[in-house]
Amino acid sequence: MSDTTETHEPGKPDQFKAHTLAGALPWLKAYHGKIVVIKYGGNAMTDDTLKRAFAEDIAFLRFAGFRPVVVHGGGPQISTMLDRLGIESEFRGGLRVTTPEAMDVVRMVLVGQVQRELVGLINEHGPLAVGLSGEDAGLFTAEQTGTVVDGEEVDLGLVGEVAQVRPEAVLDLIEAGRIPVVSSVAPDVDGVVHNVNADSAAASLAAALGAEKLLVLTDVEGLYLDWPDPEEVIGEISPEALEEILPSLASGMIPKMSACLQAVRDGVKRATVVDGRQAHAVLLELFTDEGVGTQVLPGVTTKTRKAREALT
Ligand SMILES: Nc1ncnc2c1ncn2[C@@H]1O[C@H](COP(=O)(O)OP(=O)(O)O)[C@@H](O)[C@H]1O
Ligand SMILES: CC(=O)N[C@@H](CCC(=O)OP(=O)(O)O)C(=O)O
Repeated sequence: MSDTTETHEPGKPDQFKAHTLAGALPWLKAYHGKIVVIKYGGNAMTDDTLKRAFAEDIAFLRFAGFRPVVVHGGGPQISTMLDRLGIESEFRGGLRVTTPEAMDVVRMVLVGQVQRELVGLINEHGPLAVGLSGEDAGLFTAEQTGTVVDGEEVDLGLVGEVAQVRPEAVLDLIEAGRIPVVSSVAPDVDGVVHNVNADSAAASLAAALGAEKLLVLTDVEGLYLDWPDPEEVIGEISPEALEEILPSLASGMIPKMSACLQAVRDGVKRATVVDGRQAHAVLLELFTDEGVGTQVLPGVTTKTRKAREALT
């Protein structure tokens, strides 16, 4: 790993390292052979060190016996390219209003730029990653969707939700020991390509694959109880409690938490939102029981992170 900061006495065995490795055993057992869908948000791809640490984590999971599947975003990267091309874009309810002109850019940036970069970084660790989008082998079929903002229906243009998943292509890759890296663009039944929010695509794919977990990397510590007040982050929440607070959420958290809710409702055991600005966030989340971020889990009562830490 790229950033080991702990020191130990020279000439002596590194007990800290041994302890950390041994502590991973329960998680290695629990996740062995299990599919974990990791959604990597564009806001957590800010610098090269973070992206490299992410790629290391994904390769690590694969060599540790997990079956990782990556779904990536790229919202900020799309916005930068639209700006450069002088094409206006606005977000409504956390979703980009997408004209046909903007759709070309969305597809170019997600599939041609962000996906390619992630595939390349993961493949520095072996011939593992294969990129695909919702257009490949019928993976996703989209259905056009709008949204409701302040009680009003909003037309989002070429924005879709995943109406159908044909997971065979992804399963074939997993079976072959590869790591699928999926971009969230998808054709509708007439072949018209739509822009799908990456959180939502990740949730649909996780459910169709019967994933053990959906892990969502973003640029905040988790779901804040009272955004934008950074004081309290929710540590655990049930699907029922989440559904109740969904209407009060703002911007990008709306599709993100809706996606977590959908995933758990559709059979994914748990969905967790973590701070992807922290290097090796994936390993920290999957191999420790410190409980980073916000976890959506059936049967729990809502606890803030502070309350959860006080209990452990
Ligand atoms: N209750 C909340 N808790 C945390 N973040 C929130 C909340 N409400 C709105 N947000 C905003 O949602 C953003 C995350 O969504 P988004 O920008 O779409 O991220 P990503 O690119 O990772 O998908 C946060 O950076 C924050 O600005
Ligand atoms: C419909 C819609 O909003 N699509 C997103 C797709 C990319 C995405 O979801 O990226 P993040 O995960 O980085 O936010 C967009 O155009 O920005």
